Amino acid sequence: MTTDERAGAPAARLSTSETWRALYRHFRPHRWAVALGAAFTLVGAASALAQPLAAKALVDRLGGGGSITGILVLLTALVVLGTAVESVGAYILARTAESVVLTARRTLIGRLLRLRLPEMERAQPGDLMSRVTSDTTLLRSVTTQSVVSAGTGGLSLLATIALMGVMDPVLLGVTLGVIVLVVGATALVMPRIAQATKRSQEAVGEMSTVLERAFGAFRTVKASGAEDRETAVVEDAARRAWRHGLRSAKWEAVAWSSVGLAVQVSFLAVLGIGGARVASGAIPVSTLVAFLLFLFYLIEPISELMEAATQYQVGSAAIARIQEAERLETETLTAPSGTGSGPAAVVFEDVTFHYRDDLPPVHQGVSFTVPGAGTTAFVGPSGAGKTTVFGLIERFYEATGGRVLVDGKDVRDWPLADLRASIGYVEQDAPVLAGTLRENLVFGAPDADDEQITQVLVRARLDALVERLPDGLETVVGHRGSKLSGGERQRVAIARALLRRPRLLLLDEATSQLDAVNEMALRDMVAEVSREVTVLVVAHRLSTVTLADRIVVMDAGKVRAVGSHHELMAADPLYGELAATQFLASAPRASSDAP
Ligand SMILES: Nc1ncnc2c1ncn2[C@@H]1O[C@H](COP(=O)(O)OP(=O)(O)OP(=O)(O)O)[C@@H](O)[C@H]1O
Repeated sequence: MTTDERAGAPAARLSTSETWRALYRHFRPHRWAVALGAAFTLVGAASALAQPLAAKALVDRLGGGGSITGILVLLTALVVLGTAVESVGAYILARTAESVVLTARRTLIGRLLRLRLPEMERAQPGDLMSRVTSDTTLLRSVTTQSVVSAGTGGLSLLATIALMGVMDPVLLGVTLGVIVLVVGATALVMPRIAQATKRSQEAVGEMSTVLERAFGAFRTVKASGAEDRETAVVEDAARRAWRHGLRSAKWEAVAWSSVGLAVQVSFLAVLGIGGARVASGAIPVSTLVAFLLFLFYLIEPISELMEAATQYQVGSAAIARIQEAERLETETLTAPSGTGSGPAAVVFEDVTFHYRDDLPPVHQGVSFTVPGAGTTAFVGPSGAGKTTVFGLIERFYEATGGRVLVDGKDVRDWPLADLRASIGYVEQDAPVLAGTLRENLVFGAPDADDEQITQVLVRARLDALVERLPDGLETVVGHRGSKLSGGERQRVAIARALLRRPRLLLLDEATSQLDAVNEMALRDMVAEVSREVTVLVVAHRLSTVTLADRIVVMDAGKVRAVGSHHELMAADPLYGELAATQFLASAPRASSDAP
């Protein structure tokens, strides 16, 4: 798969056979319900077809002077029964259509949250969201109504044509001639509907992408005075969706008006030629009446076929986009089966790694050993590859060469769920999710009880904050935890990681400054935790580094040196330089971040 085919890039068009296969996959689980709905619809259509025959009998009976009561009752019964059966069929089909949408959404949602990280990074989250919400909606009619309409419309059309042929082959010839001509010409516009719909859906995806970007950095948008510019970008995508929507509507209108045109021209032709045939005595007047009624009934199957064709065009665009999202690579996650016990050891053996084939290597033969327990700090200039170490341990990415071992076992041999259940991970920007404080804490450990939560709160120095808040643990923290300070967010993220009772804690220290109280609290907490848990910390503060049992100095994807603070101060000039500048620059100072 090329980059262009990824979600977020313009959708590749599926071939007709691929579209049909994908359509069948969505349709298959519901085939019996669709068959039942189709059967009801067919019975309804058959009763409608019988009506002109009853009408012909009625006219003949009137001409012959007989009683028409029985035929009238039959005609009424046919109309009522036909309508009732048809509406039950319509309900079954509508219900099935909703189920098709639900199944497609569940499949997509199940896959999207399990996407491999590199796939997620290539895709646009907003566009992926629109595939789950908007494109699946378009699937609604194509998988059921369209399939059924094609079937029932086709059968009714054949039956109507057969009956018309029995009545008068000459008039049938006239009718078919006109219809084939007009409807055939409109078939040419069908691909344009699909194309316009695809463009419109792509524009909807772009709208979601830009909105997602703006909402995700709302303060930055405001602080940068970018409201108007971002609004203009979303509006531009909205206008494109509108323009392509209009284009699709235009071609659909052309297609539909041609159905009306075909029937009306046929009606006039049949009236003229049929009238002449009645006058010449070739057919009785009742045949002409019945034929004209059949012509009237012909509108429905032709409309159904047209509806099936237009919906197929609209749906095929959506199917292509859904199919693309379904093809993105996912991780295989099984239920955790056991994580081992005690602090975990970590070894990197000559690890090489690059994020993408076209990007330069980020790790070039990284080797280090971290025994169980204690704190290991990773330091080095920005971009040295420190955070990447954590991504490889969590197996968010796979090493291109060498081995990453946790407890002596290659991470590729660990069941993924067990590996991640052993690890507590605190990202650099310490994400806090919308919801309550409690929801955030138990996010990684849904079964944690109140006692465990209290212990973790004390350990993460959050107990005073929770006591101060009027709603305590039930306090709503806002989108991305916007109602908490930076230091509080970091401690919530640490508490969340600790509540998982990890054997290995990966702490990507925030680059932002913490005040003296917070900094010391963090340092004490790490020291405390590292007695029972192996702690790996990407360190940006001297206070964290000096406390570490060992320090790994990284530079440009390589390990330069490993040792204690004092050893490295004496032996490694880069470390000395970093300690003198970067770390010392973040020495304790007062700020408003204190709890
Ligand atoms: N997901 C990604 N896709 C592509 N390149 C990436 C990705 N993440 C990081 N990089 C690149 O890999 C290199 C190493 O990144 P990494 O985050 O490991 O550095 P770091 O040492 O942790 O830096 P910092 O101290 O600034 O956080 C950087 O050049 C970065 O631009």
